[in-house]
Amino acid sequence: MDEDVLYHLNLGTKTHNLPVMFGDVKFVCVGGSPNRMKAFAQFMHKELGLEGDGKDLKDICAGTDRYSMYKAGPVLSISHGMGVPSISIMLHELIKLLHHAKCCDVTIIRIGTSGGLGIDPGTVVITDIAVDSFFKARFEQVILDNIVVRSTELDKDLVEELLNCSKEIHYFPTLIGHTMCTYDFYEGQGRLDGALCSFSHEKKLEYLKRAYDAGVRNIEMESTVFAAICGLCGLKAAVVCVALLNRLEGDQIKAPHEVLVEYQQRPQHLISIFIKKRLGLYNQMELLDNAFFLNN
Ligand SMILES: O=P(O)(O)O[C@H]1O[C@H](CO)[C@@H](O)[C@H]1O
Ligand SMILES: O=c1cc[nH]c(=O)[nH]1
Repeated sequence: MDEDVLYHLNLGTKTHNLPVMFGDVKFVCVGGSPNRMKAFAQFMHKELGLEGDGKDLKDICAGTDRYSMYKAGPVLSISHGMGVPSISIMLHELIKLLHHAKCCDVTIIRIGTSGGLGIDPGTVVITDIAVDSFFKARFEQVILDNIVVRSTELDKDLVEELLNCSKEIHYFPTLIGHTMCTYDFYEGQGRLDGALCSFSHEKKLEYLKRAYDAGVRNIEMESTVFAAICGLCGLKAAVVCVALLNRLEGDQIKAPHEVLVEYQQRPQHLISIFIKKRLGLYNQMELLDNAFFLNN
């Protein structure tokens, strides 16, 4: 194309110098909420010791209210909204942006929240396989009038690298498990607290227990399409989500706001260690900091 308009990001090849703006990006972190992704960019700004006050980071997509995007050195932090269609649109435009900017060796990580399955609230799950509601490692996309099935395999080495990083953190548990991606938060995740309740409590628990037996440890709403698109485009991708509750114990998210805010920071803490290790910036001081967390 002579020109590529990245409509939902309010960026384009003729209106912006994408190689100058984004050419140094090595890590892309995505998550549902604009505020979370702003906070993550500010946190990374501080962690990477970048110049100036990270507090005044500007939303690069300010011209649109569809998505928010912030940059802290080689880290790009973008919100994707809720659900498969929303993240899918963002990923198409983000991946074209990375291409136009001539970025190379980019790792992309979804840092999200989820409903845990048989695990304590606050546990962080690193996804080994993203599965659909039938516990299958596939993403089905309707293209023209065909159902196209795509693989949802994630990078195995990245999963191990992230698990190793989690060993530096002692104030919350991290584990590897399958992540189930659904098209709905309520009935689609076997909840009985939505406006529609079309099944019994027994049926719900039977389904969730089958999911647990199939290896599912958390449930969210983007991982399969994220894994499929990133895999097909050759991007190394990972999904790291904190569990806000144990779905075997209930449907409502009742933890106080401050607790939920702290839970959301857990994947961010883990990914900051990963990024700093990759950049050769993780040192003995960090180990002392983590020991301080542990003892206080
Ligand atoms: O915390 P985020 O990244 O938004 O992800 C999870 O939270 C949303 C539902 O509350 C869904 O988008 C689900 O995938
Ligand atoms: O239960 C939950 C919690 C967060 N996000 C989800 O998709 N489900």
